[in-house]
Amino acid sequence: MDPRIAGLVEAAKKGNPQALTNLAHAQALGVFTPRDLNAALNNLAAAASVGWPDAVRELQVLSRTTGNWKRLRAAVNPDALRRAPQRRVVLEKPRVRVFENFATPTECDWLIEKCRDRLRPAQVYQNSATELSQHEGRSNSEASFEFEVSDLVLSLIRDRTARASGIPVHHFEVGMLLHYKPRETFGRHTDFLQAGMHEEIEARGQRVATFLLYLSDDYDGGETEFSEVGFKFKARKGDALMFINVDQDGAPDPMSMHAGLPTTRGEKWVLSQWLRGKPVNSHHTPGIVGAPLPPEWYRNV
Ligand SMILES: O=C(O)CCC(=O)C(=O)O
Ligand SMILES: [Fe+2]
Repeated sequence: MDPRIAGLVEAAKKGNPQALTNLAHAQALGVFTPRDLNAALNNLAAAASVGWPDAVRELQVLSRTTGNWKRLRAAVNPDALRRAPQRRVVLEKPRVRVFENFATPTECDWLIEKCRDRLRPAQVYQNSATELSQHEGRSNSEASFEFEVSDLVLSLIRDRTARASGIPVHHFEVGMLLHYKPRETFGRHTDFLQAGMHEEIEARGQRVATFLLYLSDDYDGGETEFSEVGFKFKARKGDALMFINVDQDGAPDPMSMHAGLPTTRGEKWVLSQWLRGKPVNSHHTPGIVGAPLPPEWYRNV
């Protein structure tokens, strides 16, 4: 066993509900332990059985119902939670796809609540994969879904995103919660990594696709705009948008240039997920190795 979770496992065995909940999150995400959703659900239910409020609420979101912990645990249907709605092709140049009702409003609210305390001014990669800096074109805030704020709900939404995109979860960067107050914006940009970052691209793959899950819709303006073609997308809460940052041969696609336009009223919240062409191991899953995406993915996505 990985020594970094040995203490957690000990405390969970003694029935400590906080430890059971944390262990459930580690098992759901595969952090320092192999992924095991069933074990995760049982540990979460064990924490809920002694009335641990966070575990009860998480189980309510997963089960999409109410009742006592036994009823909640029985109602969780991982297969259904992994299922993605039908993909709708809205544009071919650049390649943009929509998934309506990808997440429930309750899931959206849950994700915002989990991560909102961590918001800070948004940053971008400038010259290298590690050097972050603020960027004049960006005025919104962001927070990353590090392990401490990740849970079964996020884990299953990542599985659903994998189904929708055809990209395995271990190719996902850490998800970002984006927040726009009125007049805030994410200026025109591309998401693919620049040629100067070839070592990063070689090691962990290009950012081949971007998957945006819109967590709110009570705002005006704030569309996602594909500036090269003047296409604007305004989502309903729970809708997802996927766009492909590369062409059919995997080369950066300049047509994928886009922006989060300024909001004029209300608050815009988004879960932004960058998907790589190779495994990134963003959640430290032990022993994750994997193949790059096959050439068919680039042609058929
Ligand atoms: O918020 C938006 O509409 C755009 C977000 C975006 O461009 C990104 O997360 O890369
Ligand atoms: Fe972007």
